[in-house]
Amino acid sequence: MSIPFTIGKLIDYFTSTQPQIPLGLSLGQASVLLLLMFTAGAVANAGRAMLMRISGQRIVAQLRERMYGAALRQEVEFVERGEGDVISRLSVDSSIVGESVTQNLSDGLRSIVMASAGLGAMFYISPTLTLLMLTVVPPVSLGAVFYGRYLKKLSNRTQEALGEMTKVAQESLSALRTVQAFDALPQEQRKFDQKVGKVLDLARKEAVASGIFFGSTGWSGNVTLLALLGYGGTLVSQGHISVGDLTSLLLYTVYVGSGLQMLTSFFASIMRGVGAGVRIFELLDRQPAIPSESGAEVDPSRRGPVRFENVSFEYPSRKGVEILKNLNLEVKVGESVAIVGKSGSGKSSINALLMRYYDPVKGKVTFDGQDIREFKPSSWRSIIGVVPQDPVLFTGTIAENIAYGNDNATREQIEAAAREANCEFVWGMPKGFDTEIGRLSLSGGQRQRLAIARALLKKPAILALDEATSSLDASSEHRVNDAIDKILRSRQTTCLIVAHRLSTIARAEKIVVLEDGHITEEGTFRQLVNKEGSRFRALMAAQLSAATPGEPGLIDSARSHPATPTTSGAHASTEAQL
Ligand SMILES: Nc1ncnc2c1ncn2[C@@H]1O[C@H](COP(=O)(O)OP(=O)(O)OP(=O)(O)O)[C@@H](O)[C@H]1O
Repeated sequence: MSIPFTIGKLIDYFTSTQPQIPLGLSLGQASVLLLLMFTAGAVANAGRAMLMRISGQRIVAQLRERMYGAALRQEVEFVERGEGDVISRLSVDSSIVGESVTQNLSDGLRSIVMASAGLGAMFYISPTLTLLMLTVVPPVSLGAVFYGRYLKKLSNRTQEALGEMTKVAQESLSALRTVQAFDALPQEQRKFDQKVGKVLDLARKEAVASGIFFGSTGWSGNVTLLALLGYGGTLVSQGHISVGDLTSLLLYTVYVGSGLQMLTSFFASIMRGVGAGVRIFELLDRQPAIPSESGAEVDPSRRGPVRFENVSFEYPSRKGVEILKNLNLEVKVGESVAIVGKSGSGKSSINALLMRYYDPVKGKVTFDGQDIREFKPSSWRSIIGVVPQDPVLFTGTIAENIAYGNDNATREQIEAAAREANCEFVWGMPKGFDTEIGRLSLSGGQRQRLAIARALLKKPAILALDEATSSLDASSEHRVNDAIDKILRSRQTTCLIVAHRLSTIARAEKIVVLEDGHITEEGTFRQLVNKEGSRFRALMAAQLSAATPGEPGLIDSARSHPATPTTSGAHASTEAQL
């Protein structure tokens, strides 16, 4: 801020007949003082830029970490359906907030100082000229307010559009095999282009608004400068102010003008930051529908029956469509229950309720007589071993994948679980358990067995198995069935199995038939198969007729693998009767 003042004084010094320097300094001393001041200014400026940038990045890092934590705590529906737009909040919104609270904030503060100190200096030099210059401020400020608000609105819409664009890209890139198999590249490209087009449209609107705003403010700035020069020149010629003072004043006007312009950008960027901040805090403050932190811990050694008591359920995204209606089901300690039913009858939804990904709309699920909503979800899930329909592997070694979520597992425990789950293929790999795998680098059967090993390593009180509908080749299926068989026989584990294969169904101690949201039949395999006109028989017959003649269908695979001693008799009768 000393530069305009100094330049004015220098001009007066060199044009005056009696040159004088304030504070009685010599020209040399004044030059050294100025040089020192500039150096101090430069150091402060460098420090400001550096500190602001670093703190900005730290704020972004912290926001991202906290947001990621908040996203992981949300109920699966919110994140999986992309409602939360988590990726775009994590990447774009956090950057915007980081920038506006640091770099822009520092520029903003700097411009406030620049504009107010400049105005002070101007008043000191000539109040009349300063008041003249100030006539431009009210209309420009009003314009800035409207501009800032408009930008905030646009920024919100841009973030949403970016989120949609990311979602489209994520969905098709993660299913690239399907996209390529169906030659759907042009279709996917079109979908993405549409979303990009939306982002571009919004950016265009922003460009037009900022063009108009900055064009008009620049114009009014220049007109003011011209007016100042005209009126100021008259004052100089009348001897009211010196040439140096007019020069200082004009320079301060430029400072104040650019300060105000920076303030406008600052205001706009703060508005953009507020928009992004709202999205961030929405996620940070969001209370998950299934509260993740509250509830009682479950003793891992606790055993007890699992009961579904008058459970009615509908998905939050499809309200009004009851998937389960007044369902009652009991799985005793150590018992294995197979749930069978047509595709879409709600079998997997039962497992989802057991895992507490959702809560029932009516009724309750209990464990050992206690409503599972009373337990802390993470603690409750820790006693359940889950084998999903399509097991997910993560990038890492096989050992890391088996020990997923179980950091303390020793190599011996991992190997024992793998052995129990028939993962003998691991020993055949060049690096064994240290082989690096990705999401899709194992066959379907191998993935399922790894998932079984992962579930077994937890030594769960309850095993929730969602059998894959996709058929495996005979030997792979045999290995998977054998692994399941071992679990059913050897443990005091309560098993809830969504079963598709006759071989698995035949091994379960109890079978329940799910139809139209409730259980229509239950009993042992033998009871259901022998019951004339049973729904179970109709269901199995439909499955059998769906198996292609000549290929190892359900009955063949059930026949070719010995069942448990309790069910082998039942097998013979199934074959005879079906
Ligand atoms: N996240 C979801 N949001 C809304 N509806 C869903 C969701 N998941 C499943 N559904 C619907 O709920 C019903 C039951 O689905 P569920 O997956 O439980 O059936 P399933 O019996 O396990 O089927 P399958 O044997 O084919 O795996 C289906 O009509 C399905 O469309």
